[in-house]
Amino acid sequence: MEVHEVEMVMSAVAASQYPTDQLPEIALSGRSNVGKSSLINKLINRKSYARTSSKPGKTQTLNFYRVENELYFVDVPGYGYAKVSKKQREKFGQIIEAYLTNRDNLRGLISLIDGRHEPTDDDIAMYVFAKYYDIPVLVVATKMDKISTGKWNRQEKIIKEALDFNPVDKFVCFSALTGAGKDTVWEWIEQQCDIGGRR
Ligand SMILES: Nc1nc2c(ncn2[C@@H]2O[C@H](COP(=O)(O)OP(=O)(O)OP(=O)(O)O)[C@@H](O)[C@H]2O)c(=O)[nH]1
Ligand SMILES: [Mg+2]
Repeated sequence: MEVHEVEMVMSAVAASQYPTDQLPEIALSGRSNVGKSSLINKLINRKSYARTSSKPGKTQTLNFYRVENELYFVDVPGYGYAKVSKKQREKFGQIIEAYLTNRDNLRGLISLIDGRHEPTDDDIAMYVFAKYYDIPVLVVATKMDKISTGKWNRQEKIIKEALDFNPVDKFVCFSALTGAGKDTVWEWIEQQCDIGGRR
C-alpha cells in the first residue's frame, strides 16, 4: 500500500479507550528494542512517526496508528525488558493480553524477533499464546542488515524450529534500514485485512 495519510489516534491502556470506527487492526509485538516502532515507520515511509529509541521500554501503552482510513497498526508495549519493574511488566502483560484476546477487529499479529539471536522464552510464549487464540501471525526477523544475506536461511530455520512454527503462518526477514522484506510484510497485512489489490 502506498501510504499518504497516517494519524496516531490514541494511546490506550483499557478497552474503553480503543478506537470505535471498526477498521481492521494489525498488532505488533516483540521484546523491547526489537524494532517495532522502526517497522511501523518503514511501512508508512516516515522517518520517525512512531517513536523509536535506543532506550528500551519507551512504548508503554497500546498506540493506535490509523493508516489511510484502511487499518490500524497497534504498537504494543515491548516485553522482557529487565529494567522495567516486575509490577510494570505484569501491567504490560495484562494490557497486551486483554487486547489480543478480546478484540474483534484484530486481524493478525506481527511478532518481531531479533534476527541475530535465537528467540527468547518471551518470544516463544508470545507465539504459543497467539496460536492458542487462533490469531494469524507474521513472524518478522528484525535487524537483518546486521547479518550477511548468506546466513538468512539458517537464522530462519533456527527461529522456526524454536517456535515450532506453524506453516499456516508466514515468516519474513526484515530490515528497517534497507527496507528488505517490506513488500512481503505489506502483502501479508493487505491479505489479513482484505484490502489487497491497491498496490
Ligand atoms: N540496524 C538496524 N537497527 C534497527 C532496525 N530496527 C530497529 N533498529 C534500532 O533498534 C533500536 C530500537 O528500535 P525501536 O523501533 O525503537 O524498537 P521498539 O521495539 O519500538 O522498542 P520499544 O518501543 O522500547 O519496545 C533503535 O536504535 C533502532 O534504530 C533494523 O532493521 N536495523
Ligand atoms: Mg516502540
